[in-house]
Amino acid sequence: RGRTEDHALVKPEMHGLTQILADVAKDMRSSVSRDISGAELLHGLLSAPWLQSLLKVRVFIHSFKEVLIPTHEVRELYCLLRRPHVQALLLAHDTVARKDYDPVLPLVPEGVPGDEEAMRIICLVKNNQPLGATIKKDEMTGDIQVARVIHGGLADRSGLLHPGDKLVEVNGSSVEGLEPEQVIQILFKSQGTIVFKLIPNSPQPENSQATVFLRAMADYCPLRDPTIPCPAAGMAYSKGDLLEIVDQTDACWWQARKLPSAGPCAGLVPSNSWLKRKQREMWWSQPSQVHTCIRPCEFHPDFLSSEIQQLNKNVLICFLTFYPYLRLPSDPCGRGYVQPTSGFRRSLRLFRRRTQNKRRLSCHSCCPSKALSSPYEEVVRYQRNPEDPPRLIVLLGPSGVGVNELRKRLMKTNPSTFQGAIPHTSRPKKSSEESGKEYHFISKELFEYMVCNHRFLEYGEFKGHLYGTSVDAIKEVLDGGKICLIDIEPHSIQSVRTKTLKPYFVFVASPSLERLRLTRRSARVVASSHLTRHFTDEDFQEMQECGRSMEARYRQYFDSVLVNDVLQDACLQLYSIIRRAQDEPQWVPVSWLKPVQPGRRDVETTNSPKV
Ligand SMILES: Nc1ncnc2c1ncn2[C@@H]1O[C@H](COP(=O)(O)OP(=O)(O)OP(=O)(O)O)[C@@H](O)[C@H]1O
Repeated sequence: RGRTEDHALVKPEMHGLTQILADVAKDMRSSVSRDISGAELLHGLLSAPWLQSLLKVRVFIHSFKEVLIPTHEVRELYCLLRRPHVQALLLAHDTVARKDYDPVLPLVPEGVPGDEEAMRIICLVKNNQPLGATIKKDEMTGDIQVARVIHGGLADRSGLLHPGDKLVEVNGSSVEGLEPEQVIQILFKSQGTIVFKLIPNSPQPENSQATVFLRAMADYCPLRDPTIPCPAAGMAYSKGDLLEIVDQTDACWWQARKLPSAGPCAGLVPSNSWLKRKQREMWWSQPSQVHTCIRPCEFHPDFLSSEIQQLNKNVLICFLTFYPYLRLPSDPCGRGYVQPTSGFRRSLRLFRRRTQNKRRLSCHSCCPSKALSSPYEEVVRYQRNPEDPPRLIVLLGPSGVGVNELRKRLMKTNPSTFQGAIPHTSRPKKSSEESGKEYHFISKELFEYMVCNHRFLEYGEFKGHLYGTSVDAIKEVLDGGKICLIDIEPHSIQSVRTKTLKPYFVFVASPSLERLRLTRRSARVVASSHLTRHFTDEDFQEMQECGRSMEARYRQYFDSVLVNDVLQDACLQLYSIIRRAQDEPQWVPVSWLKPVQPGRRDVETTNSPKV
């Protein structure tokens, strides 16, 4: 359509011009025949096809100019875009897009010697945010240097300060001969804009190490650590916290962020090797005494903190709380026997409790060297493959909190999803019992043989008979595609934490004393083999005390904490926790996903017995 219209529009004028050109060319022909000088050249020119085409283009352009009269909207838009603030906005946009932030600096004055050290002048506006850099004094030269730039902090994000940069002046005053603390004081007193003059360090190597995720296996408080170079830059963490290690350039002090990350700024945490060294020193000097000689370190102004070089090798680290098994305080959790409920295996807690002290001395998880070995545990996100066996669900909690009740309820309401592991026992089978139903009935000799071959996660003795939960009984449930629900005593955590079972630990915590009184009004505890009674306030207090003690000691292993307040709600919450554990990515020890090294086998995966 457009083409037809175009033709219609341009035809009359084009015709006119073409005609004129044709007439001129015709006149020229007569001049050519009269042999007038140059006429032939001019004739050739006027008859050239390209001239014809040029003429057509010109006619087209002319006709369009007349047709496209700008509308009101077009004119308005044009005016808007020409306004100075819109122009400035577009300019700012282009500058940001090009990342063209460098200021336009005046030329270096003539006569400056070429070998003069390059200086950098940094102008910062003081506000409430910490700068995220520390300074120290070079022991050899006495220079004040930038010691550390905290990952994600203001200094790091600005890209203006780097470790090793030498500080020359602050607000026009030389820092030569000053101590770091004096420089901090100058900065502390300064208001508004602060100008630093620096001699930049040679370019730093990029931190090429990949980010590592660790689970803290101990508590750490920088303000109670006399060895930290800068307490103000330190980051406190508790057992079980997830840490993203963003910088490992320093062998002793890493930079880490706590997950889920609250902000971009990292903090200083002791490296694995540094902690281990300090642990060893502490262990060998005073194995079970928690040091109280901790001197809280000075808190420096956040703006720029001084690194205190006080790495006194004789100072013992005082911030790790160890619980060497050989010196444990008496366990507050010992309580009465609970009768088995028909159809379900009762918890093995009583047998565990009675034999706890005896086993503690021989248990492999009680070895001090093992307790010392891992201040951090490397973890990765793990998503269970739908074809893989389900993860083992392990419930823990103080006696009487309702671990067994929750376990039983889940199995009763979802028998096709959940199942317990059938325990082994050396006690004689009753006439009403069937082996492999309530228990696997085996001889004492076989039981002991299985113990020697690490076939039990937990075992104990009750009234002269042995009872235990075997790895194979759990694997049987998992391999059958059901979720195995077990409850254990916390000291067995280490033997359950294997790559084959990939356990998920749920700590069942008690609610407040008031809620316990309210919710357990009609609940009964077993006082002896034949007697049940109501809970007393003493029971509740004991339960809470035991729960606190368990949390303090084993929190680092808990994947979830469930408060058992209203039973029905707790059941639903436990169900959704378990579903998430099976279906959503979770943090697990990196060793669970590594292939087994040749020559090493997971204890529970080997079937060859020890002879
Ligand atoms: N949320 C709750 N509300 C009311 N009663 C509860 C609740 N949870 C558990 N109970 C009751 O408390 C009593 C103790 O529970 P349970 O036997 O499950 O404790 P437990 O943690 O397994 O302790 P133990 O290992 O000593 O047997 C039971 O009578 C149970 O029905």
